[in-house]
Formats: sequence, C-alpha cells, structure tokens
Amino acid sequence: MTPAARIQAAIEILDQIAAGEPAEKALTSWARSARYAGSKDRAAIRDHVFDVLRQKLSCAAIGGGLNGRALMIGSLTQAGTDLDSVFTGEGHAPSPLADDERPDAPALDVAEAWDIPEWLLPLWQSSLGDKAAEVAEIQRHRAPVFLRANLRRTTTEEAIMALAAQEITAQPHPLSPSAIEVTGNARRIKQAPAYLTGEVELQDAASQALVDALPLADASKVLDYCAGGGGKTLAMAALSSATMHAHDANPRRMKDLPDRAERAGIAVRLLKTNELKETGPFDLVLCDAPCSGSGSWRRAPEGKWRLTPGVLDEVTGIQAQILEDAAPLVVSGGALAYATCSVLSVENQDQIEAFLSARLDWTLETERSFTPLDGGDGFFVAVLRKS
Ligand SMILES: C[S@@+](CC[C@H](N)C(=O)[O-])C[C@H]1O[C@@H](n2cnc3c(N)ncnc32)[C@H](O)[C@@H]1O
Repeated sequence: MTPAARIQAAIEILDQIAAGEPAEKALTSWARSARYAGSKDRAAIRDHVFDVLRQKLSCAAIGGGLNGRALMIGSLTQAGTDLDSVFTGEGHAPSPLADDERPDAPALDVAEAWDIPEWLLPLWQSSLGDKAAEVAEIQRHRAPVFLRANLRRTTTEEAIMALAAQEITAQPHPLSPSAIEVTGNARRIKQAPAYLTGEVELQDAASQALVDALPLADASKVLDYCAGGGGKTLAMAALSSATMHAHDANPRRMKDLPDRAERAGIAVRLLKTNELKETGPFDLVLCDAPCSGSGSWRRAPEGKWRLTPGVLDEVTGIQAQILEDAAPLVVSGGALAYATCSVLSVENQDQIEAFLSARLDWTLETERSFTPLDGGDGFFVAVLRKS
C-alpha cells in the first residue's frame, strides 16, 4: 500500500470508531476485509489511528470535525505533512481537499491544546499542579516500549545482548533495575528467543518501579488481589521467594497467567474469591485497582474520551470497596499496597486518606507517584502497614 492509501484506510477505520466501534475491533475488522494489506501496512495504519486518538480534540478542532477525514486532516496538519501530497485522489489515496476542508489554523482552547476532556481539566490541574501541561502534552504522543528483564533468569545486560542478536536495540532505563527501553525494531520482540523463553516480558518501566517499591523482602506469602493478566504477579515473583497467589474478581482475566508463569519459571496459585479467606492471611496484599487509566493514555487513548464524571465516580467507589475487602486479608504487621495507573488524586491520595481516616490500626508507610515525565506510564503506589 502507498503511504496515502494507508491514510485512506485509517480514515475509514476512524469513521467506524466515530460510529461507536472500539478501536481494536475496527482495526481487526478492517484487516480481515483487506487481505492485501501486509504487516507493515497494518502497523502503519494502526499508528495513524492511535496518533489521532491521542489528539482527538485538537485534530477535530484543526480538521473541522469528528469524522475520519477531518480528524486525519487535523492530525497530518499537526505533524507538518503537506496535505496536497496525500489528498491526491490517485490510486487509493484520499480524494483531493475541497476548499472548505483546508485548515485555517484555529485558536485552540486549553482542552483542545492539551487534548484533555474539558470537564476533567480542573481535576487534572489540581492533581498535577505545575506538571499539568507537560503531562498532558506527553500523553499526546506515543509511549516508549519497555521490557522487564526476568532477573530470575537473566540480567538486564545479558537480555539487551540477546535482543541485539535479533537486531532489536535496547538500553537500560533508570526507573527500575529490571527495566529495558526498546529503541529499535520493537515489532520483532514477540518472535525473539529472549521473549519466547521468558527472559524478558513486555512491561511498562513505571509498573516495574512500582513493584520495586513493595516490601517484598519481609513477605513469605503474597496475594495479587487484582491480578488481571498477572503482569505484577510475575514481576513480584521475579524479585521474591514468597509463595505467590493471584486473584481477580473476573477470573477469566487471569486465563493466560498459568502459561506466562510457566514461561517465566514461576509458581503462582490462582485463587477464587471464596478461597481467599481460608488461604490467607497474607504478609503482603497488592491491590492494583481498576482505574481511569489516566496514567496510560499514551497506550490506551480511547480511555481518555470514554471517561465521564459518572465513570470516574463508579471507579472510585470500586477502588474504596477493594481496599475495604482486601484489608482483612492482611496479617497483623503485614502490608497492603494500593496502586493505580492513574494520575488523578481522587483515585490515589484521596483514597488512602479516606481509608486511613476510618482505620486507626493502619499507617501509611510509603507513597510514590510516577508521571509519564519519569519515562514510563503514570502510576501511584501507597504501602499501608497494619499494626
Ligand atoms: C488494573 S487491572 C490489573 C492489572 C494487573 N495487575 C497487571 O499488572 O497486569 C485491575 C483488575 O482488577 C480487577 N477487579 C475489578 N474489580 C475487582 C474487585 N472488586 N476485586 C478484585 N479484582 C477486581 C479487574 O478485573 C482487573 O483485572
């Protein structure tokens, strides 16, 4: 496919998304209907679609609408692309621009310039203070690709050498001793022997730093209460000899965990909700709670536009309930760690404050916030100690 034909494909996919289709589904449906597209075409089209989704408000303001063509005009304009070289109408390229489609450099308001939903701006600003504009700006761009070296199996340096043999270039990242930033040929990772044999896992660098901040050294029995796919379960197990347990309110989300654990050479016991009490108490319970995802909008930009005040209220209610349900599973003297991939204080510091104000037998041991300005996703982690 020509570069312009890929842009036309992205326009059609963006139209599907505008009609309510989730981005992944729209991309898959398009790929099924376009067997002629190769893997490089699909990757480039995906990049166009996600570039637009990260910058939807500014693209719509500049391009003059929320349909695929207007959004793409806004996106290409922001990237400094000569629109007439793309909108030629030749072959499978988008049709030439009409006069009223030509962007006229509109003045953007703050929500548009930052690509943050208007209703969220006060909360964004109060949560991030003087970093609000910079964090919003970095969320408008692609995230780096990070790997975690499985320190049970390899070292960061050896893993980087093994990747280099596959022409994947990478370097250590200061956020965590296990973190590796991939700087070239990231699309080859899933075929690389180091990945296939469990020496490296795909995991954000701040996610790894969060696990480094947990009191794993004193724990012999650990529960990952919101384990999901088990990214943090595996990262904790790589740093600890504790017996590792994983639970999720939706056990299907843990379906790949046994295979991933085997690949990493790690033993994990999956627990159903009704097995938690009889298996506990635990020295450390990690609650990596469902959240707005506002720290990872570079990777999952649709979440930025799906978040509403109602959804945020609902999610903060679930977070408070998770803390309440998980706290009794911690042994006296043990730790409860609460984490989110959000940068919003209502999901982070406010939750910890509310938890502690209702419980005199708990104290805050450590608290850390990461923003994408640190290199990885935005994350929050607090470690609470039970007396
Ligand atoms: C942020 S994700 C976890 C990601 C995972 N820890 C990882 O590192 O890959 C949050 C998880 O919490 C689960 N969840 C939602 N409500 C829950 C509840 N009340 N109790 C336990 N898990 C819950 C969701 O199913 C989801 O898998």
